[in-house]
Parts: sequence; C-alpha cells; structure tokens
Amino acid sequence: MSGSATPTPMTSHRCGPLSGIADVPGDKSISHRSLILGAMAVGETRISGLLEGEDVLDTAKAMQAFGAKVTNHGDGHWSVHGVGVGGFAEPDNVIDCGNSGTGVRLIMGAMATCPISVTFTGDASLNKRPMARVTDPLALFGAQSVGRSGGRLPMTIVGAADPVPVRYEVPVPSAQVKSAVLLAGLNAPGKTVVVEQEATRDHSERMLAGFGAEITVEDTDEGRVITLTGRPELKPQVIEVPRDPSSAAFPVCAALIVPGSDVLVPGIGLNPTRAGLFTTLRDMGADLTYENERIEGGEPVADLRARYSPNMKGFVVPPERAASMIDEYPILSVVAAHASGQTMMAGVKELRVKESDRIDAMAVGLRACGVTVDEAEDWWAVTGLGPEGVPGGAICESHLDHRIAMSFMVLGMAAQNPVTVDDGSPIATSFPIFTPLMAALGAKLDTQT
Ligand SMILES: O=C(O)C1=C[C@@H](OP(=O)(O)O)[C@@H](O)[C@H](O)C1
Ligand SMILES: C=C(OP(=O)(O)O)C(=O)O
Repeated sequence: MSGSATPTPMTSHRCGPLSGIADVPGDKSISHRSLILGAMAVGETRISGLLEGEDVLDTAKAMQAFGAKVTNHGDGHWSVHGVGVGGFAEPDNVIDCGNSGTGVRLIMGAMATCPISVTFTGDASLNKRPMARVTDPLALFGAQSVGRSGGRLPMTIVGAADPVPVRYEVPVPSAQVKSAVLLAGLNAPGKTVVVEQEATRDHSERMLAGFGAEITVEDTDEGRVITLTGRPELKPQVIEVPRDPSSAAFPVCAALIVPGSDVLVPGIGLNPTRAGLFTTLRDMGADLTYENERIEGGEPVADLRARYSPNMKGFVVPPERAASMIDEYPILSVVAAHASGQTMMAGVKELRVKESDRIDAMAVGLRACGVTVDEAEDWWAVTGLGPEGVPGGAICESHLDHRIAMSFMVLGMAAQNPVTVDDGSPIATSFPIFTPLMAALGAKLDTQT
C-alpha cells in the first residue's frame, strides 16, 4: 500500500544526455485483469511479465481472499488457480486495494453478482475517489452498497443472490466502469450489454474473449455496443503481459526534453486505445520513431526510440483523443513546458478524479517551477518556454499520486534548478523500478529516506 506514514521526498537534478535501453515493467491494466480473470476461470492461469507494483500486488492478495490460489514463482511469473465464475468465497476480512482505482472497481464488479458481502477500503487517496459510478450500475444487477457519504470507501457491497443481466450506457468515459459491469455480467444469466460513447481501453473485451467468454463488440450510431453472455466457463490462459505504454511515457518524454538524449524503450504495446500520447508527441514534432513494428498476442507492438527534440511546438490535443492517453496528461504537460507556444488539453475533467486532481496538482507544481498554466474544470493549457527548459527550484506535492511524482522528477531532469517532490513513495504503485531505470539512463535522482 502506498502513502506510508513517512513520506519519502525525492529530488531530480538537471542531468546530461539520457541514453540506453529502458526495459519498463508489465502493463498495469492487463496485470490486474490477468489476476481477476484467472481467479474467475476454472483451472490454472499462468502469467509472465506481471507488473509487481503495489496496485497489482493488492489485487493478487484480494483474489486470494476470495478463494483463488495465487502463487508467485519469481521473476514476474505467477499462477492463479481460479474458482470459476460465481465461485468467489466471502473474504473473512476487509479488502484493502491500497491506491488502486482499477483494482477496487474491477473487483467490486467481479464480486457483485456473487452471494457474498465484502467491505472495501484503500489509502487516503483511494478513499476520496468516487465509487457511485460503479455501484450505480452494480445495483441494476441486484447488488447493494453502503459506503461513506458521496459514495466513498470504506464501502460494503452485498452481492446479488439472484442477479439479472443489465443494459448500461456508461455515462463517463471510463474503462473501469465498463469493466466492472462486464465482470458483474459474467455471473448474470443472459446477455449483459454495455454501451460506451467514447472508446476506452479495450483490454477487458479482448481478454474476456481470450478466456473463452461469448462477447461481441459493434460500432453503432449509439456508440460502441458490447454484448456479453453470462455464466460461461472461463478457460485458464497462458498470458504474457506486454510492457506498459503508460510507464514507457516517462523515459520517452525525459529523452525528448534532456539535451543530447537517445533512448530505446523496447516492446511497447501500441493498442490504439492506449497510444494517444505517442501520436500527440509526434504531432508536436517529437523525434519519436517506432522501430521493429510487429504484432504480439494480437496487439501492435513496437520499440520506441526517443531522441532529444528541441523543436517541439505547442499543440491542441483533440478532446476525442483523451481516453487513449488519460493517464499521460501529467507527463505531457512537462513536455509542453519545453515546446514553443501553448498546448491546450480539453475534454479532460476525468483528470480531476484520479489518484489526485491531476490538473490542479500539475498546475500548482508547474507554476512553482516558473511555467504558466491556465485551467478550468474541463481543460488546461500550458505555455511552453521552449528548449531552454524551466527555472524549476520548487518543492512540488505529489498528493499520493505516482504519475504526479514521476512527472515532476522528469521535469527536474531538464530544469535549471533541482525539482523536489514531497513524497516519491507512490511511484511504487505502478513503476517500482522507476528510480534505478532512470538512473541507469543517466538521470540524477536523490531519495531522502
Ligand atoms: O481500466 C483500467 O485499467 C484503467 C482505466 C483508466 O481509468 P478510468 O476508467 O477511471 O478512466 C485509467 O486511468 C487507469 O489507470 C486504468
Ligand atoms: C488512474 C490510474 O490508476 P487507478 O485509477 O487504477 O488508480 C493511473 O494509474 O494513472
């Protein structure tokens, strides 16, 4: 669990060129889903390349509490002996999902159509995040929930003893909500239909099909319509988790802004529902190339090569691209501070309900480092200072948010004065090897323990 009682300040100093190969860890979204679907299959799912970040480890513990046998064989190799759809046992203690919105929301979906009662909690960040977006559709299946005011954790969900399938139009662009409904639909007899207006990451759809569920996806006038037939017997899988594009974003963006850099980030998934940042960086004029493009496990994959890019221009990021790069706006704002002109990021109010209010967290820290940022509820704009870089020299708050902490560490690599975050410990939730990986490329990071 992140957010230890003792915060760990971290400082990033201006560094020389970054160079080398950055082997980033496994994809967080796919890692959570591998464990959860593995726990809902009958037999043993084997997983390699699992992200061993705190968020995913909390999901592994939860699956064990529901009766699945989860084994860590070392070096990213895990196995999950599943209990079958509808086979979750009632945990005998509270399920603590730490810092993870994905973990808690997907697990709520998976248990909501089982006749068990489960209390969920998380850290100070997760316990502030909205859960009604998930408990509202789960109520349609017959699940009941009682939480703190505003639909916050800690929260108890009483799963439906006699679930009914539902049709649900997701009101916010959220893969977590979509996935919670689909996972609940697994144990409802008949067809559960989810409609989304904007395509969000489609790992649940792809993986459900891989585990043998009957699932169809149609693009229609009313949106993307996903139809799942309940009560399948899920077949255990052998899963190789691809490397996480959201983690790749940090060495890629650092290389673009640190003079003289040339970094290769191999084996990154370029699923169009995840690759919006890389498209945007190229639109801004970044020297970012896709090498050795290939298909792996049915997904487009490439080695990303990022070189110092002093001529990047400010850009209006199309709002319809937001879902495909939702976790990457904090690090994009750091690149935008090094472009010439303004970068406008609109249609992004979801950023306000992540591990922190990410618009506010970045805006306050960037301003303290000498960057002009304008913002409203649904948009923000960064005025770039060009390749000279930013003054820096501030202590920025990470608000228990790994992406904010890593973004400010990257800012410091090219800033005129060191940049400090008050607490770097949340980085371990998604990218536990961030510090040694960046240091091996040439970054100068100090952790005060
Ligand atoms: O489904 C997922 O794995 C995720 C969905 C996104 O959240 P939302 O569904 O809230 O947009 C994203 O921010 C999160 O890091 C992972
Ligand atoms: C938003 C994120 O994660 P989660 O919602 O799972 O906490 C993230 O990793 O950027």
